Amino acid sequence: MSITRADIETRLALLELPDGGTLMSRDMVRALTITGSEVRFVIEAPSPEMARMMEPLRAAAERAALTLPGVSHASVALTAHAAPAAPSLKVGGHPKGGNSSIRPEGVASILAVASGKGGVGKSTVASNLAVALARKGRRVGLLDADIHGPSQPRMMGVSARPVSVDGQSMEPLVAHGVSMMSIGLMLDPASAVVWRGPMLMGALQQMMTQVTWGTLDVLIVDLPPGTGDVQLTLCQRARPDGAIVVSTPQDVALLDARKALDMFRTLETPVLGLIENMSVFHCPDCGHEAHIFGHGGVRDEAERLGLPLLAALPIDLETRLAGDAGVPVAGGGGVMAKAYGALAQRLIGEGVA
Ligand SMILES: Nc1ncnc2c1ncn2[C@@H]1O[C@H](COP(=O)(O)OP(=O)(O)OP(=O)(O)O)[C@@H](O)[C@H]1O
Repeated sequence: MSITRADIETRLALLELPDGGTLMSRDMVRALTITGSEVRFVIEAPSPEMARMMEPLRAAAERAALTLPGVSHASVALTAHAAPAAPSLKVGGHPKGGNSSIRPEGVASILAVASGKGGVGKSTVASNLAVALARKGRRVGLLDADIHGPSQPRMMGVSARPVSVDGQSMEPLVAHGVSMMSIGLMLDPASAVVWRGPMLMGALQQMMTQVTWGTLDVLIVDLPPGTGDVQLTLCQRARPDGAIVVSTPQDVALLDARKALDMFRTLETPVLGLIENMSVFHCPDCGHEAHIFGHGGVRDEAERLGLPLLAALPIDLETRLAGDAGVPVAGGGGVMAKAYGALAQRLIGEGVA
């Protein structure tokens, strides 16, 4: 039985907002698509504060779509309009306060997602882990600290410029149940960031201390690749509760991952484990397994160091497409969503998320 837009809208017209009206009467439903038995749409809240309160409504909208005959999968994302024009904070000043803490007060746990080398999937893991944790009911923040190559705005499907209502603090944007902030939202995406170390550290400090993160169970920090000033500042001044190192099984990536692990050891940040990304490619036509970036290298390294291998994630077209589309694969219903769900559950079980 084919599903129609009208069927879905009828169900959504029954869902009431905390401050009156329904999702339909308040005109909040965007980008409704029906592909076979799969339904996807976005709820656009009028402000980040409203979006934070609307997570139960988002879940209810997903359930409402699923009750329609013929719907096998429903994915509903929550985004927010930024509040209307107020001056944005200037970013990129020098850090202040010597070595004082930059850990936001209401944040219970900070997890750093790191890699030695660029392009191994660190940002993909960070966004999907954040979404998977939010799906499990955790209050999650995602800070894109990859200042030279911020990719979270694209991966989380957010492009609004964050604003400051009081000229002192910035509101995070909310997408897929996650509060997020990225330097990429504050700078011209086409211009290169040509900053020396102190400005990078200043930008990190601002994103930690001048964003109204509120009360969070976990703040995931997507670090730049390598072992530079941003990593040093985060570890020394925010004292992360744990670091996760992402690598491909390829020798060059592993070599750099070892440097990242060594850095965390030196800075006394506990390493929770390693993630092998792009570990295998399953050919969709013939089922053949190809180890494009080598085989088992991260597993062996984890064993050698006595660290857990937290996940081995395959090369997966849906992961790449979903990342490019701004709708992380962890929000869906496929095998990768299950894999990220299991990773999230494990971290919750360990009391770090
Ligand atoms: N398991 C995967 N399967 C397929 N594509 C993937 C996978 N993981 C990541 N990718 C894709 O690889 C590219 C690089 O990923 P990503 O940006 O997450 O890497 P990164 O380590 O954060 O890189 P950088 O540090 O340079 O920002 C992206 O296009 C992403 O969609």
